[in-house]
Amino acid sequence: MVLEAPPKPSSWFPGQAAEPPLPLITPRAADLTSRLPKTGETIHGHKFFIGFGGKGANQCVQAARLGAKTAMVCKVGKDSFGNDYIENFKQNDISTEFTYQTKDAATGTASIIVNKEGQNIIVIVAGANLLLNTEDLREAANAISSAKVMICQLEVTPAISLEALTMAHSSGDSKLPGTILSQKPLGDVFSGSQIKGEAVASLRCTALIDSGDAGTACRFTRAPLFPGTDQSIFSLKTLFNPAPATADLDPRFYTLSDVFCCNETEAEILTSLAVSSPADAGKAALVLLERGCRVVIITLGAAGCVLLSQAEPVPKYIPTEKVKAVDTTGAGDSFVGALAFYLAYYPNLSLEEMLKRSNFIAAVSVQTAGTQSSYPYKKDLPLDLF
Ligand SMILES: Nc1ncnc2c1ncn2[C@@H]1O[C@H](COP(=O)(O)OP(=O)(O)OP(=O)(O)O)[C@@H](O)[C@H]1O
Repeated sequence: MVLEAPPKPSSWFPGQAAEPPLPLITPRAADLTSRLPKTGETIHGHKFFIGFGGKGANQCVQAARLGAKTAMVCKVGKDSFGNDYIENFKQNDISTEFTYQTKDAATGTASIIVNKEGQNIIVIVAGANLLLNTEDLREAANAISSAKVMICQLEVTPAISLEALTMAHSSGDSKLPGTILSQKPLGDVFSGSQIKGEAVASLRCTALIDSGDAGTACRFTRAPLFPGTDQSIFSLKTLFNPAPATADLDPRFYTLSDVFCCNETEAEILTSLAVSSPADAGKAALVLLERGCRVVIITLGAAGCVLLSQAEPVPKYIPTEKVKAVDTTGAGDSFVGALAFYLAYYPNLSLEEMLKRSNFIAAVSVQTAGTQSSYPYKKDLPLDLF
């Protein structure tokens, strides 16, 4: 049984999980029963919901609704929830080629009972999520290495997330230096708009290669994504959302994250610093950056977010619109999905501009009830976001 997700308890603190690890089907805040049952007791409730969720799925749905070509690598059970879950991806134009089904576990669920005070009891069964394995990733390897951006979270076995990040990261690096087809002379510098389908800030042609019928190929050098670094936009692949967070996160997650994006609670758990203002977030972001990420973003709910990058290691606060929030559940996933969309499709935008737009899209999502049901489509958003 899956009900709508409860509001976050206010008492989460460093060392504790930021929130229950969200499995594949996530419910949303709701008054479902007047009180919670005692042990052995059966009571009547007055509402029942089933909703799709899971951070990865939510993020994927948001990116897809903005127009991104997406695929979801995950595992669900060979059961009715799993079938519905796959159907939901299809409805959102998400490729399910790597959405595996297994008979060995049930689709991940969270059964949540919420009383009228918003208190809840929750039973999470991660189920099939934990069966996503190395072989599954290998099957998806081509899709991962040809993707512009891969998002990972911690709702599957952390070792599998690490493996996927390693895969994406190394496939990005293996393109450096790379070869592109072009008629450009040696030494010429390309700009992004000149190179179809590639996310290029600027590239210098360093060697010409005869590629037969395909034309002349140009070998290029790394193009710095951010001034002062050797970070190439070609290796900008991994967007890691460390949720649900644990204090003892494997240090490789930091070095494999091109963009590390977490919320305040997650930042607190990871750094043991209190985060309740943009200034606090800047300090926590610095700690995370020093662990090896290239870019750190900490989201701050209605206050927007803070950005810090190795290229510009001074925290930048990016506020958001003041809106009337109806239901903020899943706002973080809307934000991450939107950010992935901009990284993949608008790589020449500044990160600050990408974050302003992601803030805007997440702010739209909080003005409607529900999680995925509140995520806006491109057609419903202002044209200047695209
Ligand atoms: N009340 C709000 N008004 C406007 N924008 C909001 C509001 N709440 C969240 N947002 C937007 O959503 C982004 C993510 O919110 P938040 O930091 O609460 O993430 P989160 O805690 O991971 O969310 P959730 O767990 O509910 O999915 C914010 O950076 C902001 O852009």
